[in-house]
Amino acid sequence: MINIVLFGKPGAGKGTQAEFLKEKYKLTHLSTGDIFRFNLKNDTDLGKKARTFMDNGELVPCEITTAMLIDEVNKHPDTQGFLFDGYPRTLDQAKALDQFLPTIGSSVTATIALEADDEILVARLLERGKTSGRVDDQDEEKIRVRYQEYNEKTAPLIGYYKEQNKFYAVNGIGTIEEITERLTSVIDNL
Ligand SMILES: Nc1ncnc2c1ncn2[C@@H]1O[C@H](COP(=O)(O)OP(=O)(O)O)[C@@H](O)[C@H]1O
Repeated sequence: MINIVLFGKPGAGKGTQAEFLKEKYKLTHLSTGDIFRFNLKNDTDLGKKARTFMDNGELVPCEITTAMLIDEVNKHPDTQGFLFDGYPRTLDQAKALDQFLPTIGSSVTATIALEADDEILVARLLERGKTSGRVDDQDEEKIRVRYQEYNEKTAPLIGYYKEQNKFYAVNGIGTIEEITERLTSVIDNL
């Protein structure tokens, strides 16, 4: 089983690249953002709990997110591996994943970051907000909160995975194909 964590700031292109990678490597793509949005749209109990945090650009509390992620993983007992997109986003989540995966006989294989400058990313998000209908993409203030969340809570994961020799970074600026190429060359050499 191969488990890849796709890592990057909001707007870095994780979702776009995940679409290609999941096909190429036959991985189960788990995007916590997409799962939350599905629950919001269907107004489930989980959606009700997550809505205020998401709409404000804040992270949803760890217990809620981790329980949801474990549920999703357990729905795919026969998969060849997972492509985690948007999880883990805090040290607690990374530790939770490192505790959980061994219970299904597995572990994180590699974490790959898509890197890009903040100005480029904010412009991308505002552009996406014009058509995506995502409340959190339409307002610069909320985007700013997401970057603050990233810097405070998610960036420390880089050190966490570097210590385990599992951290790889690729340049996230270029055409979609160029970036897919960079990612596949990392994965093919794992
Ligand atoms: N691992 C997570 N932990 C906590 N909250 C999360 C997590 N993943 C997604 N969310 C919530 O969903 C929102 C949207 O997630 P996502 O689509 O991955 O965002 P982005 O475009 O900012 O990378 C986040 O701002 C947060 O509220």
